Amino acid sequence: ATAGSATTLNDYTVTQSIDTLLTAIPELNAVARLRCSQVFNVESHAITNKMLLKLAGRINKELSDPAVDGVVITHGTDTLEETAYFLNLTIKSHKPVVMVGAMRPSSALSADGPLNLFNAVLLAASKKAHGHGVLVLMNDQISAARYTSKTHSTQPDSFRSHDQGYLGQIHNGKIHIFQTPTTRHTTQSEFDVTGVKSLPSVDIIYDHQNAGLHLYEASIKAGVQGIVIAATGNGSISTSVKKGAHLALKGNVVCVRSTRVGSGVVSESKTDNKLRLVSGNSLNPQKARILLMLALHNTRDPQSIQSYFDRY
Ligand SMILES: NC(=O)C[C@H](N)C(=O)O
Repeated sequence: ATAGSATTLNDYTVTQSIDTLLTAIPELNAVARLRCSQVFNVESHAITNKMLLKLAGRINKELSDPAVDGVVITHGTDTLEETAYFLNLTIKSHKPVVMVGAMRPSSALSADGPLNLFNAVLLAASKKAHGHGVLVLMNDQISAARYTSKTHSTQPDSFRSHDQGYLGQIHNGKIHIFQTPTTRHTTQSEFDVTGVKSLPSVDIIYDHQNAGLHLYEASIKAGVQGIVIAATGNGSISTSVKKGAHLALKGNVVCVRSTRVGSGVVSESKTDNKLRLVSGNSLNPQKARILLMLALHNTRDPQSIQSYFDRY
């Protein structure tokens, strides 16, 4: 993306094709033989379920080619964690898939995109990146798709995994891996989207003081199959959550209790059974939505869905 001047860090537009990005970094040629294609060229808030399905299908196809060692996806940072987690659950290969973005426009002073992209290609070309699930490379840090989130609106170190930490680092072209994720992904995942054309509709409803029932009513009326509740604190079952969950239960809509606080595990609660609520583990609401869509594609049973949330 480019903005009006070198000191303008917002109000940018998506202007550059992937070819332009790559030719701006000739150093990449020493790292890998690159074959590139522009699957979409949009801001990341414009990514739809259909696009996710298309992207997963395309990556699975590329990785099944023995000539391909790994894939790099350039993506806007705003919803990068959602795409990364979706791919983490639906890619069927040990080969690296590395997602990368930039917090600053390419026209900015100290633009972070070029080094991020260089490092992402380095990582995708490396055997060290095999078998860790989908990776996110930002600001020299290697993160697991399951754990990392955008945590700052503007700064280059925005992507963090508060509780689980980074998987590794790249410095001066050297890759250091410290740990590997323990949740299921890629080749061990039970989710298969081959030939799938659409995903169940899932909304996120944010809880807050004085919250009403109308958003639940509207969602259920619109025909959603699942609702992720961005609840307060440790996924508290407030009056609005309780009423919303009752309404959802009557409409055969599965509700997941996640938290709006940004980190931490949501504990299972005694009330969950009565309301058939699923606790969202350590997934933030936007990632819980991704898992709930895939889970609902396989089953409508809250207990089975809870077991997915425990393992993925
Ligand atoms: N800097 C960015 O990557 C944000 C951009 N608006 C996006 O598409 O997500």
